[in-house]
Amino acid sequence: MPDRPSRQSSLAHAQHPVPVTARAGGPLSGRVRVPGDKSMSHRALIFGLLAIGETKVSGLLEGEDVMRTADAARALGAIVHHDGPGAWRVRGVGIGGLREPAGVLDFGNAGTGSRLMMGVCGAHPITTTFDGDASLRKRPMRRILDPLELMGTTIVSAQEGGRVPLTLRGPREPVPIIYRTPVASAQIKSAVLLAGLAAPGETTVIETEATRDHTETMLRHFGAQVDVTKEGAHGRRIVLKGQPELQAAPVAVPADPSSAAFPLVAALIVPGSEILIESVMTNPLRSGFLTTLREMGADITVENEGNEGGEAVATLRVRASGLQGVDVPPERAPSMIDEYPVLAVAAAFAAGTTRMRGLQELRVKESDRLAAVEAGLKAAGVTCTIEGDDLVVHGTGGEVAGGGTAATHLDHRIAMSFLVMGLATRKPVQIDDGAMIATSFPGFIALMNELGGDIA
Ligand SMILES: O=C(O)C1=C[C@@H](OP(=O)(O)O)[C@@H](O)[C@H](O)C1
Ligand SMILES: C=C(OP(=O)(O)O)C(=O)O
Repeated sequence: MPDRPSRQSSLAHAQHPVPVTARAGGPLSGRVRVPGDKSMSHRALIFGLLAIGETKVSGLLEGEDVMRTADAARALGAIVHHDGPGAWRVRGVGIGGLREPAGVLDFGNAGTGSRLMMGVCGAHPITTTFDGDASLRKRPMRRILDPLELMGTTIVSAQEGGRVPLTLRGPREPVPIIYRTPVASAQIKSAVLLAGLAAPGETTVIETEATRDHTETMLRHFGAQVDVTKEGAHGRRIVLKGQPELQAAPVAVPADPSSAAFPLVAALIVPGSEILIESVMTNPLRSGFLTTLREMGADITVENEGNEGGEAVATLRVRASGLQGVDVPPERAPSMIDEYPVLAVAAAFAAGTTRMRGLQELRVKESDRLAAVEAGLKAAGVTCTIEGDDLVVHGTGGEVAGGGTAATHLDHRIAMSFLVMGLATRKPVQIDDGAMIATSFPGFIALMNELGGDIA
């Protein structure tokens, strides 16, 4: 078995964009399982690196982003084996045992992998250089460098605004801090907690809006002590006891709810569809999308509730539904942050207006997702406006013209959202480049076509 699945370089797409077209056909039907959760997959490899012993991972997402984290874990001294589909083993080095990498850590398109690893490396007395593709080079990293500097990390060099390529040098022993995250971001929270592993005493993160808690769950699973209490109306205070000895522990990664969102919306908007999406993670900090769709009148039923890898999972039965526009409150954003582009597609087919509030963070994802969604919807004949930090979609309540080409700006979620849209529009919808889909959802096109879609 090869050590890793084959993949293209992160620059390949820039030279060879792959246009893809989606066309409407008959109803969608069938039963599918989407790949493993991206957030948990990155973390499983990172905790495997930091633990003593061999961590066995099943259900790992073998997308480009996660493969970059696997490469980085190897460069930092872990032995990473690929045993078969989704099955990986990581022999870790333990906290404090990181090796200085021989070369640059290239994270490709991955915000999560790069930011979490900055937390890990920035707390160790090694010098590490981080880089990525044209999209990652535009994303803000000051939000990670600021708390790391408080903990004693030296920013040896960085691009304007603290962007990659950047080089960090960690202190001999980081200083534990109490840090209030300036924006609701699980990546900032996680970077600080991962750095706090190497610090003596307690590292505290306070967030005013609760964000996904996979780092906290995995810290406990690998043997660290973490106390979580409520903070204000929607927030949390997370206290980590530093310098634990992390012990290898098995991780079973459940199916990614952010990937499930694509077949889910497709089934809602293609008339006559009925599909089952198996064993999707239903962690409440990831379920804002289901809440919103139900408010819109989506027919989604939950079957076979269970548990995978310590997370609640359920099979979702989705039937085509007449949707209504809704107002999505800003405090819901962290629990569905990556699902807004495809929610905007659902909203285009809904009757009335959908206003999605408080989406400033979407401007700094793989692309400016507010601008990309607005442009793609307009190209397909849908009225959409950006009002301050709100995205407003005027749904047709029926037919959507389609016919345009959506510019994807190296953004996998923009690519998949507009392909989903094209399965239900009068004219086909084209995207300019499907290459980035492999960052989070390899096999997306095949899976959609297995359900009866026409994407090529
Ligand atoms: O921690 C994580 O795994 C993630 C956190 C979110 O980013 P922010 O922390 O920037 O909101 C999300 O958009 C990303 O896809 C995954
Ligand atoms: C924002 C995303 O990922 P990342 O920040 O890891 O690049 C995403 O997957 O939608």
